[in-house]
Amino acid sequence: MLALRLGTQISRDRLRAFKFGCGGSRRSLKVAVVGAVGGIGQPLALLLKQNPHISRLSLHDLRNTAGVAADLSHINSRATVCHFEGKDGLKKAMDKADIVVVPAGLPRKPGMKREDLVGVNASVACEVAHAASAVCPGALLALITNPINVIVPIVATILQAKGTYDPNRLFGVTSLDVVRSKAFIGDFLNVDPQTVDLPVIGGHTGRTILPILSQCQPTYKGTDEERKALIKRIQEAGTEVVNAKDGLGSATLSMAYAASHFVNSLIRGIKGSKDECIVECAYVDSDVTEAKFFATQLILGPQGIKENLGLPEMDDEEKQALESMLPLLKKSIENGIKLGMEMACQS
Ligand SMILES: NC(=O)c1ccc[n+]([C@@H]2O[C@H](COP(=O)([O-])OP(=O)(O)OC[C@H]3O[C@@H](n4cnc5c(N)ncnc54)[C@H](O)[C@@H]3O)[C@@H](O)[C@H]2O)c1
Ligand SMILES: O=C(O)C[C@H](O)C(=O)O
Repeated sequence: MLALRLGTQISRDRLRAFKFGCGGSRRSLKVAVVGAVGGIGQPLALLLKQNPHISRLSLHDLRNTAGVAADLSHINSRATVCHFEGKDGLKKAMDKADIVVVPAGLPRKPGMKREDLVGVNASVACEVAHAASAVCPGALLALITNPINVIVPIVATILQAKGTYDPNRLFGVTSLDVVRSKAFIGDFLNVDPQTVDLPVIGGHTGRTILPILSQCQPTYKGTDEERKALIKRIQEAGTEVVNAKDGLGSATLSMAYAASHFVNSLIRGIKGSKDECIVECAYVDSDVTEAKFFATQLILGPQGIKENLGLPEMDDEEKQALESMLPLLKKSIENGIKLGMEMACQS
């Protein structure tokens, strides 16, 4: 009987170790999702609800968060789910969050460019920046809202004006460009896409998305024509989805996957395991080119960016592509900074 009891005790301990991760930190983490009822928000919240490191999942949207929260709360995973609505609810949703991920705002319709969304989505960025300054200045902010190239400088400028800007904690999520590159290259090389790795640098629209195929592992082997077609497909993949959805929005499921992966990397960084080096590409405050914001590979740590790995090695064509897209990116950034300065005074 005693042996049986001891045996039961041991397996319970083992079970607990399995649940919380052997030797890992049990620090409880709060993640807020702003735009949680949307096309990206709902599948993203579903994926985050399954993340064993999240203890509190806070959902915010303009309306209808109660139903999504009730639905998710019936899943028997660790995170407790809370929900808030409207402008007043934003600060409550983000209060003391460790990570705020923002898939809020208008998506494109066929015929639109991402930059066409600035007028509407800048206000979302503004609200998030003001709320972050007030209630979670130490949070890692992961912005999905388009146009990323402009939205990130807007938020950075507002946070700077509020005196709460930490460049290591602000990210424009460009993971979908990496996810797509891996998927398309995996198909082309006929290998498991999970084994493909490459940096995708620059920004998040058209020519500013620069996949560095020369650094791809396994080696990318294609003719010049195939290589050009692949780069074009990666750069226009968002439009491919917008056109296929035919007026019903843009990428949501692949974006939720990419964002969940990115948030998990931020969490692994916060938890600060000494044995692993967490590398992700994201669009961040940068001095690696003339553009003040630029996506490169980053090493993540407890305070966000631990190290910016800078520009990867590039072949001549990639160097040329970088030179030719920089003016475009710089123009978007200037626009973002200007809008951010105008919006910084709003409350
Ligand atoms: N970074 C990327 O790679 C990437 C990929 C796909 C989509 N996006 C962008 O993500 C955004 C959302 O796309 P979607 O398909 O989920 O759109 P959607 O319309 O389905 O959902 C957006 C949600 O945001 C909410 N919202 C709007 N204003 C808000 C505010 N002020 N506060 C809180 N919530 C607000 C809406 O109510 C809605 O539920 C778009 O701007 C889209 O272009 C970015
Ligand atoms: O293309 C869009 O408008 C959405 C997103 O930026 C994407 O790359 O899918």
